Amino acid sequence: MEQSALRISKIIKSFDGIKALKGLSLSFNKGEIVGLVGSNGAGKSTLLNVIWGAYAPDSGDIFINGEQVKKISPTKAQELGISIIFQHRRLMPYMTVAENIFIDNMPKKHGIVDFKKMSKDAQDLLKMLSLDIDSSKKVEELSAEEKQLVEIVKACSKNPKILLMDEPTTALRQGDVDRLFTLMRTLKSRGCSVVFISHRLKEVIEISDRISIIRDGANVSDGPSTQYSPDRIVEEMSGITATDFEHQRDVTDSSFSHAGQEVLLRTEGLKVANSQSISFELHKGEILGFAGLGGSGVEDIFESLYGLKTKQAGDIEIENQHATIRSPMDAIKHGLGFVSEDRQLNGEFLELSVKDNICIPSGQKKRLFSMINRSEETLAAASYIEKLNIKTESSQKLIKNLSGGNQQKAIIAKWLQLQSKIIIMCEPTAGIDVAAKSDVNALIQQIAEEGKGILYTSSYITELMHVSDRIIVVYQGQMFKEFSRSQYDHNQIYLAMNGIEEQSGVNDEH
Ligand SMILES: Nc1ncnc2c1ncn2[C@@H]1O[C@H](COP(=O)(O)OP(=O)(O)OP(=O)(O)O)[C@@H](O)[C@H]1O
Repeated sequence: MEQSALRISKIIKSFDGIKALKGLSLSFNKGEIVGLVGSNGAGKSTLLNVIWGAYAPDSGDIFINGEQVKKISPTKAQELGISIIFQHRRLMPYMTVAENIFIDNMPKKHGIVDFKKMSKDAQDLLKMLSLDIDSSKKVEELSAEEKQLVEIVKACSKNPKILLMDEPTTALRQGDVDRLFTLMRTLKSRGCSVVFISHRLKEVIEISDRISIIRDGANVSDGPSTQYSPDRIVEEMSGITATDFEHQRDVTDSSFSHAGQEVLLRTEGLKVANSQSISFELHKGEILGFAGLGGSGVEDIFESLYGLKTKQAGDIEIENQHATIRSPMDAIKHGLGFVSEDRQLNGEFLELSVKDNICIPSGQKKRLFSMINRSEETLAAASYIEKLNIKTESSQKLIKNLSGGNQQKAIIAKWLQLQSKIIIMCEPTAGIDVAAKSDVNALIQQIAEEGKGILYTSSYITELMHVSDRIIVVYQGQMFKEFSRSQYDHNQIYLAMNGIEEQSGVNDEH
């Protein structure tokens, strides 16, 4: 029997008592590409972090080439030939491409860095991988795609025996994905094993020799990729069958619609970054959900509506009036608010109190007309703290000392205080615990019921279905499909996010 290049057995890993990995096992052979798939939060990144030595498992065993590795650390992993490409880029923006590629092992001559050799080696490597990137350019000057490719080149420069790739294609266009796949096949032919994580099902099936599916930190199935279709993968990932959905439809209120309500926001042929022809209406009291994989364009659409990204074409109407939005200030003037997982984009002032975070922007607005009444602000803040159930001992407490969920509620309070009519929610519950998530989502539903229009996106399809009244799926920058509440079906939404239309009889296959 062929010896596994890497075998992990019964790995358990908990965070604050919550088990992210529940006895997970995985093994792969030399020169094998394994596609690791699972829904958001299934434990894929945690598993890679254990293999790479960044997280110590609570229990379980790791074997490399048949030998048990007792304690693995990032340094040890590197010595053993394990390289990782992160989901979030970790390049140094002010350093050159060459310096970034060789940051861990810069070539030296007489004890000092040999910049000439480093630059040549980097250029040779880029050429070998058919990448037209100047190695002397600073990373900050590169496009998002080029940065991702440099990250990949950096991992390859170490001649890895095992390459771990966590969603490497998210920022890549099709041509770059093809180049990445060529590179992966070259590495494979040299005996390198690759673990490839992606939510893009067609890609996983195309590039992997074997597919391993995990759900809730446990193994579900594993086998040659030829045995898997996107439908089978989605069903096994979610653990939900078509029959479950038939049952769910019976209990869903299919008559729920905002179609007759006043239109708060209308976009016509919006084009921003790689997204185009984005036309939709958001009604009063409606939560309009947007679904899309990373890089699909949902974020671009949301950020352009809030003036964070420039739209290249199309029209935006707010309450039937044309609106020019070139900056967040324009958006705020038109009655838009923005809540994201990113505190900076949220306009959150970490060193200020909860009260100031809720009231400062409206204070600025008022300042134009009158003196700010500080006691009025204190009263307003107190009333929002009570209404939104923000857990803080006092409105004077610094917002940074609140839990993530309560910080998000304070940001929502800011937009309510500003009397925003439309609030754009971009992953508003990312990174907060389960109880806080449901609290924030209940609040979002409450403010919609009070007449706000909400644009909402979450990577978690179940959460998106729970919160939204309607879901538009965006695939490769285009509006691909719309689901009304009565049509909600977790697996069909995930397939649509992959550009796959509903297929009849898919569930009869297995
Ligand atoms: N550093 C951490 N601290 C606390 N909890 C964590 C940490 N890292 C991961 N988790 C939790 O562990 C679980 C698994 O997360 P993980 O990031 O591994 O999932 P994933 O399958 O990679 O998801 P995604 O596809 O969204 O990247 C989740 O519930 C997550 O919230």
